Amino acid sequence: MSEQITEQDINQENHLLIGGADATQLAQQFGTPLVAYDVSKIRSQIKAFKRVFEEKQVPYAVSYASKAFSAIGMYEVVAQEGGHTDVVSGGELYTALQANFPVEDISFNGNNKSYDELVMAIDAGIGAIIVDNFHEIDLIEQILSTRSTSVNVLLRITPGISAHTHEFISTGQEDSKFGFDLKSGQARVAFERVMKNSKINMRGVHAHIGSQIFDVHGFVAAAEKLVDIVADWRESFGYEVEVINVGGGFGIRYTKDDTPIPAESFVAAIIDAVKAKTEALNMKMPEIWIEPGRSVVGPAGYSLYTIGSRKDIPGINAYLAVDGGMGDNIRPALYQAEYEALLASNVNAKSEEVVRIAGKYCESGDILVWQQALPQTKPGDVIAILATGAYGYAMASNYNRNPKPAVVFVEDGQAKLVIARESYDDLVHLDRHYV
Ligand SMILES: Cc1ncc(COP(=O)(O)O)c(C=O)c1O
Ligand SMILES: N[C@@H](CCCC[NH3+])C(=O)O
Repeated sequence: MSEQITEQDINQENHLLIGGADATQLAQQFGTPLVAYDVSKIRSQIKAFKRVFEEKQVPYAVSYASKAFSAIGMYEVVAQEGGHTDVVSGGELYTALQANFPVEDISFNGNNKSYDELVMAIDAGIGAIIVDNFHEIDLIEQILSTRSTSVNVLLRITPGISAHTHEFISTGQEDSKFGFDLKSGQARVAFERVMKNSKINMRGVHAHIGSQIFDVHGFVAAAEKLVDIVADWRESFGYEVEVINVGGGFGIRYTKDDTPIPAESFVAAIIDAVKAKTEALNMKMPEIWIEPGRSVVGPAGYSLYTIGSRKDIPGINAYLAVDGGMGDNIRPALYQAEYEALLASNVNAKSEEVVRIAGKYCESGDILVWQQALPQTKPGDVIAILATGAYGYAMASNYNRNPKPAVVFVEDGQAKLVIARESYDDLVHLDRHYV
């Protein structure tokens, strides 16, 4: 049995429970592929982050990075828990606003925000824009010049720290497309420009060093670097920083080979580092903002699939094909990401064979799990892949014109649809006849 599963996750019939509901019944009721979230896990992770700040008596924002999973229902849960949220597109912002998410608790990241996206954010009264580059400053100034409003900003800095993670999801090293470069002095130039504009309220600095990081040192180094930068600006310009935002990136467990520390422990180390450094420099303790995405929704999400065909290549491999794949979870194909799967109807059964769990897409690389020990299965059985809640549905596509799955939130045994399954009609909805 997967170490991610405890006795509480299994019912008397030996079926997997998700949020207290029988996974096989969820599959029956809502169909597969299905993404099911145990909402209590989402809530308790946000609470755990908040608790660290409160125990250490540091002003904070736990700003859920909604790129990991954006949906109206998700923003509602985050708001209920007193979290803030970060968006990276007009679409995410629109969804958050549709959820009535408090706009002053929304921040906006991204390396190429369009004029229209910035107008939307500014006119909605966004909490903060995390400014990435000089072009963006031009656009913000242009927009504000025709308005009487002002806007809060943080400057995103590339701290020159390369976190130990997959190359495509590491963002803090010098050669990154994100943020103002430190070494060449870009960050300081950006700061001076922003300070000159009375409608731009320079609240602080931001860095995000990457994702799925297990080592706390990169975060501590980045946090200390941010304090050094603002200490320098205080020295030169008398600037007092209000916010230090250290981004997200706290690693989670996907398989037994992953042994992360609890996500909130990263935060404790970051707070201690900022406290020590600001005290040493005789600075006021700023607010600390974090932007966790994966750690909030990853472990809470399960992908349920129905097994269909099987291909045995004697002496080489057995492929079990399921009714989803890279269209609802591109991470294995994109990052060689690994997951664990289990048979939802017999969680504790003894493993009898090692199989590859293949998707249904027309790509040889569409393999969801490369090696999984499972009991004997048959067509119609339901497989659950664990910890798929982050960047799974969020990165879903309609490749091969497969409809996107449904998403349900489950809590206290009750399941509620938060994103309906796409229909074939939805798929052709935007098509126009040519002939
Ligand atoms: C700016 C920013 N903040 C937060 C996150 C969330 O990261 P994670 O999901 O790894 O916590 C990301 C994505 O890596 C990001 O780019
Ligand atoms: N999509 C990536 C993480 C991207 C992080 C975005 N800043 C993943 O699945 O791991």
